[in-house]
Amino acid sequence: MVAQNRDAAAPKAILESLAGIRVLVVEARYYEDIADELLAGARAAIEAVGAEARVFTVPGALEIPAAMAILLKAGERRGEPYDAAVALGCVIRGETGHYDIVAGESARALMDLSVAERLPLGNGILTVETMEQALIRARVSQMNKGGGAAEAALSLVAIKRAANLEPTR
Ligand SMILES: Nc1c(NC[C@H](O)[C@H](O)[C@H](O)CO)[nH]c(=O)[nH]c1=O
Ligand SMILES: CC(=O)[C@@H](O)COP(=O)(O)O
Repeated sequence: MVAQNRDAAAPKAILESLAGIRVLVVEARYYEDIADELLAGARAAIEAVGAEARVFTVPGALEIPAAMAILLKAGERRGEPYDAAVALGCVIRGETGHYDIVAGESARALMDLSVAERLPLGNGILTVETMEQALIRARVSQMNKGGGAAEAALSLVAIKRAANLEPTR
């Protein structure tokens, strides 16, 4: 397996400056065991910098973008806007073309939401061929993709702050 550059995340000092930020986590629990690992990894990464995770669950990956948009707006209206968001899920190819819809449309919608709203977003939706591939990528003790998605979102918060687009708290 090709080595992956995990150093792309923001330096530890910057991540540690993110204490107290609010992170919206929307998880699809289509595969419970996978979801457990992804969420554990994401929670650990968020709490490691002293940030707060607020977790919401939807049936499948296709529901994540709409749920995220709804919850982001609700947070704004409550006067408790989210600083970042993380999507967690697992899409495993079956017998039909539905995989392409679920995998492609959820990713596309999340990218559109992130860019349009300048939303620091990490996409931890696995798109794989087999359960074995999913387990290796989900497990915190192995590839920890949930943690990676959360770290990506946190790194974007740091960039947004450095760009002075977000008042430092
Ligand atoms: N096959 C997978 C799905 N399919 C369900 C869709 O995400 C959606 O809930 C349904 O089409 C109703 O709108 N979802 C996953 O998260 N993972 C899959 O492998
Ligand atoms: C990703 C999916 O929607 C897929 O798991 C559904 O399986 P199938 O294509 O066999 O209906």
